[in-house]
Formats: sequence, structure tokens, C-alpha cells
Amino acid sequence: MASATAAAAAAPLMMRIVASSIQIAGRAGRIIRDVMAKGDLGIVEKGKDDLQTEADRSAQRCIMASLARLFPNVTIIGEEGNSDLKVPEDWLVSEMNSEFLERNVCPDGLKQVKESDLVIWVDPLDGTSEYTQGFLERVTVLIGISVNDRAVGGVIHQPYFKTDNGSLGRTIWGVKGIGAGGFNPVKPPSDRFIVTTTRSHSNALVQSALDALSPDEVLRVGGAGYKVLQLLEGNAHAYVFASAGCKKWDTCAPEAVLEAQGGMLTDILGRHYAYGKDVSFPNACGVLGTASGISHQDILGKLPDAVKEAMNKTQ
Ligand SMILES: Nc1ncnc2c1ncn2[C@@H]1O[C@H](COP(=O)(O)O)[C@@H](O)[C@H]1OP(=O)(O)O
Ligand SMILES: [Mg+2]
Ligand SMILES: [Mg+2]
Ligand SMILES: [Mg+2]
Repeated sequence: MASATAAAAAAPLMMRIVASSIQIAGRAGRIIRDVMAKGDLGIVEKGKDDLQTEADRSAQRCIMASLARLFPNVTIIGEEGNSDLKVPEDWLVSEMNSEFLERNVCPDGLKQVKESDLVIWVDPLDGTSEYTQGFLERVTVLIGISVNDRAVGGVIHQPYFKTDNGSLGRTIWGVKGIGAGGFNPVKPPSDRFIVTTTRSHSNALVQSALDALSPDEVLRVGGAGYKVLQLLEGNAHAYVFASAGCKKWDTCAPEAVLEAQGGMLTDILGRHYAYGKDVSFPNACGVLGTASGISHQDILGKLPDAVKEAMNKTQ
């Protein structure tokens, strides 16, 4: 046991952050379930179509306090702003996920990563609107890790996923150069084309991008994390959102997990977002995600120039 702990402590920083994030996201998921079970969501309206609940606030405090204690020199940016990091002792997670650490070898390119190269993007509860309306399976906890501006690792925890043994919650992880785990990857069907998009933030431009792709089916589901899960599990070929609204914490973890598994996530013009500590938060040029094996370029080529120009102007 002591040697396992010593080996874990000696693992490269990137691996320790992912292994810790897996445990921390699970703890945050329990907080999210507890707030719902108590029934008092404490909803605050941050802006138009933009809610925050006690679950968003508490989950963020748990995640930020735990990460900050373990990795004091890493920049950590959370959706809910500056949180009070004095949290109950049992919200502070210090364990690392041993299964992740034992099974996976750090890719050469990530072995030397230092705390100052990193930014961790935290969305303590993605899909707040779904949470308040009872679409609980679509809620995720997102912890994304960027190195030198690029999304390279991430954790997507689904607190209300029903597992085969009847318990609640699962955690999906991905690291570029290793791959992804915690779920069963499935290819989307080859005889039809399914696009997933927003349920609650649609507009004329979002719709015109969808129309241009002539999908057989449009899966309107909330949450950036949940939509990327649809790509990972073969329920959709593409995630298309030609609108601003998502922010860096919505896409960092999903982008890293999707790309670790062979897919791609960019803006609507095909450019990767930068995730360094000084970037602006909004993903002003929309989101285009494609499942592994689907040509990102083909879908980009079908999007109308008018949509791309309109999205480029919002930069
Ligand atoms: N207009 C918006 N205002 C605030 N958040 C938004 C907006 N559009 C998208 N988001 C965030 O992006 C996620 C995915 O968007 P959508 O469900 O519309 O596809 C939402 O769950 C929300 O994250 P969050 O729930 O963490 O605030
Ligand atoms: Mg929000
Ligand atoms: Mg979000
Ligand atoms: Mg959120």
C-alpha cells in the first residue's frame, strides 16, 4: 500500500491532476445530488436564460478548494467566480483514482508539464437549466485541463447516470495521447445522420446551421458535457451550436475527452479554442463537435458562409 502511494506521488503532474479530478468530480456529484434531495435549490438568475443554484455554488467550492490545496500553483478558473474556499472538511478530496494511475502511462509530451503551464477549467454543474427542470441525466461536472493553451485532459462526471448495479453516477476521463475511459465507446449509425444541439438556447442562426446539414434527426438536449457524451456513445454524429453562450469551462473537458477518443471539437469555423489563463471566457464563435470517424471538414464544408460570417463577427 505504501509503495502504491509513493508511486502515485511520483507520477507526472498531469497524471496526478487527472487522477485527483476523477475523485473530486465524484464528490461534487454527491453534493449536487444532496442539494436536490434536500429540495431547496436556492436559484439565482445570473442573466437571461442563465441560472445558478446552491448545487452550482457548493460543487464549485468543493472542486476549487480541493484542487487549490493539491495544486497550489496551478491557475484554476471556475464558472461561478471567486468562491469561499473554507469548506467542510469532508468536501476536501485528497485521494487520487488508483485505477487511472495504475493502468495508464503518461504520454512523453505531457511528462514534463509544470504547474505554470496549466490551466484547469471548472464547470461545477453543466446543465443548470436541465437540473432545475428535472432532466437530471443531462447534468455533468466538468473539469478540463489545458496545457500551453490546448485542451489536453478532462473529466466528465454524470451524477445521475444509472449504473448496471443500480448505483448513481459515472466518471468519464480522457487524455490526449492516452485515450478515454469510463464508458463504452460506440460508433454512430452509418445509415442515418444525427445532430445534437441546444434545447434551451436556440435562435435563427442555430437553426439555419442545422437546416444546412439536413440531418435525419436532431437531438435537442441540454449541457455541453452531455452533448459530447452523445458523440462518444454513438447517439449523434455531430454537435452543432452556431451561437455564442458556451464558455471555456463548458468545452475544455468535453473537447479533451472527445479528441482523446478520436473526435474533434472546434468553433463553427473549424478553429480550436485557446484555453490559456488570459483568454476571454465566451466561446464567441460557437461549437462544432464531431464523433470519432466522422469528417469534421465535411461538416464544416456544408455550413453556410452566412452562418460562418455571422459567427466570425461575434469574435
Ligand atoms: N446563453 C447562455 N447563457 C449561459 N450559459 C449558457 C448559454 N448558452 C449555453 N450556456 C452554457 O452551455 C451549456 C450548453 O448549452 P446548451 O444546453 O444550450 O447547449 C449550458 O448548459 C450552459 O452551461 P451551464 O449550465 O453550466 O451554465
Ligand atoms: Mg451556468
Ligand atoms: Mg456549462
Ligand atoms: Mg455550469
